[in-house]
Amino acid sequence: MMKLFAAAHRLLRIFFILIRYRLDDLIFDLPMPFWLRSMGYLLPWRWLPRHKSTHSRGARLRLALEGLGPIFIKFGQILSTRRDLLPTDIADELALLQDKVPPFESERAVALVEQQLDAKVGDIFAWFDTKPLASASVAQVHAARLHTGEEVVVKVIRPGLKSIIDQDLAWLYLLARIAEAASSEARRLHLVEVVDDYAKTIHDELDLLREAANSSQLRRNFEHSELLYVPQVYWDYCRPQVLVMERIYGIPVTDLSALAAQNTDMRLLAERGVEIFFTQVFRDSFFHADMHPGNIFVSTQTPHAPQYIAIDCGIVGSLTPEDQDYLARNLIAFFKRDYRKVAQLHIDSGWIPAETKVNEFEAAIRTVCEPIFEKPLKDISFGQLLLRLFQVARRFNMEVQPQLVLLQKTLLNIEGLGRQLYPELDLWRTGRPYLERWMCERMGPKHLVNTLQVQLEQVPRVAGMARSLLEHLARNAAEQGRPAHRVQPRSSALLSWVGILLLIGGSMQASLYLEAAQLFSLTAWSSWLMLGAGLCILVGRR
Ligand SMILES: Nc1ncnc2c1ncn2[C@@H]1O[C@H](COP(=O)(O)OP(=O)(O)OP(=O)(O)O)[C@@H](O)[C@H]1O
Repeated sequence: MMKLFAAAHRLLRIFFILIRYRLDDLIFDLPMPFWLRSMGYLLPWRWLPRHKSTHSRGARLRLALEGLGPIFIKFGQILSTRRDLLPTDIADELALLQDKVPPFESERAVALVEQQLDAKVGDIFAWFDTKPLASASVAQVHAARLHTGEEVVVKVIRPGLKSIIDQDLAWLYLLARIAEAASSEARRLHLVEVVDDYAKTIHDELDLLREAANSSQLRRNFEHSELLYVPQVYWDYCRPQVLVMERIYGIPVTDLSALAAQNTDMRLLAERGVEIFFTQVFRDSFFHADMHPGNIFVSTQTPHAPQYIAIDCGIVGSLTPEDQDYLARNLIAFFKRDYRKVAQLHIDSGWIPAETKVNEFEAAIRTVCEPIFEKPLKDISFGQLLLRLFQVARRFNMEVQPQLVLLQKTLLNIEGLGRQLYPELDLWRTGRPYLERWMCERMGPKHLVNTLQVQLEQVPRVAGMARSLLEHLARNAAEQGRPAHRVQPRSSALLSWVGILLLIGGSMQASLYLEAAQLFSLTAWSSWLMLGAGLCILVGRR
């Protein structure tokens, strides 16, 4: 009964806020069937004289989401990063959403810590600051000190958040479904899919063990690195709703005057940001995907300063080797303005349906990308380029690739941040060596051996299949009274399978190499590689 009452109360609130900010006008402005639009005139308040709102449609949407509370605010923040779906004026306005949430009482934080760790706060910590260090929509952070002397922070999930999220998500789904049923524009925006994405993200953020594990992994990936420091997680004190980690002291990356006061080399700092991104994406295939400025600090006191410090690893992205491969090839094809290749890669990778007309897709990509390439290379935004590509690909029914959306969003963040620190930052020149190195590794002898090893591991399976096929053919031949000697001997079949596998491996290496070689200047080292790839094909063919 209470639940029903709460749900009805929430529905009324949503309804009033929608009306207050004239979102009904916005909804009925969407393309929709005539009969549905006529229903709008059945709503009594739409007959009343209403003065025109002074706010733009984006501002009204932002104000409404702010009025609906933290879960809707966070949804708006996530929506603002989906520039592949939203009109720019709305995305810009949603990016201004701030989740300034009042802190919850420290007694509740202490009670939750004690319940989760099954011990008194005084027994766990030598000191626990009851005044929160920071408070956001999902969690609150308190400073503390362990009995062993380490300074830590304790992140605690807002009590009772799960049920609020579930209820708000249910309303969000309902609103998205209604919008999709009513309007083709809403269907084009894939609203239900966006809510799905959000539901996953917000549920992930509720599990602090997940965040702790991501932090540990990122810390390990950058151990002894002069580029990035990730605070240590104290696993003994981590639970699903409590995370204890090393306290860091750094300058917020947006505090340009504090960075300047420390004589920070801004160019180096900006370039290191790009280097971290490429290293995470191509070397580790594990990237921090919530790189908003509030989560990035700079240490100017270490011997290798400036060094980045990253916190809040709740959202991370990861690419499969195939995605890495297609991404690298796409970037290379892009910078060669080989739009045909970009289109073909999208189809080969399965990102867009196989029946897509390559010519049409190619023409659409050319139309949006040519103006971008009018600019000097240093002014081109990688993030914008990917974004434009996704927008086009969407029109050609590209399936949402959450890992690529995360990547594109992170790239935009990194670029924005880098250019804020050092406006002359040339992303392509800075990022190219990492892409080049990765390509070389992919084509290097070690990778070739690995590829062949993987392919050779398949030989017994393939040989087994070949054997069953031969036996089947022999049986058939015997049944039909034909002589069995027409069937190939077993060993020769096996050899031809190995040959085919080698050929495929060799050609794959060579084609990837040739793409890279056309883009990057040919060095002596890479010429040897090319020769190797050629030999590989020859060996394969024999
Ligand atoms: N290890 C740390 N050392 C020092 N301060 C920290 C640390 N971790 C978090 N903080 C402080 O707490 C704030 C909030 O932390 P965090 O970003 O992890 O929380 P959140 O609830 O996920 O916030 P949001 O979702 O808005 O990013 C940070 O901006 C920072 O000021």
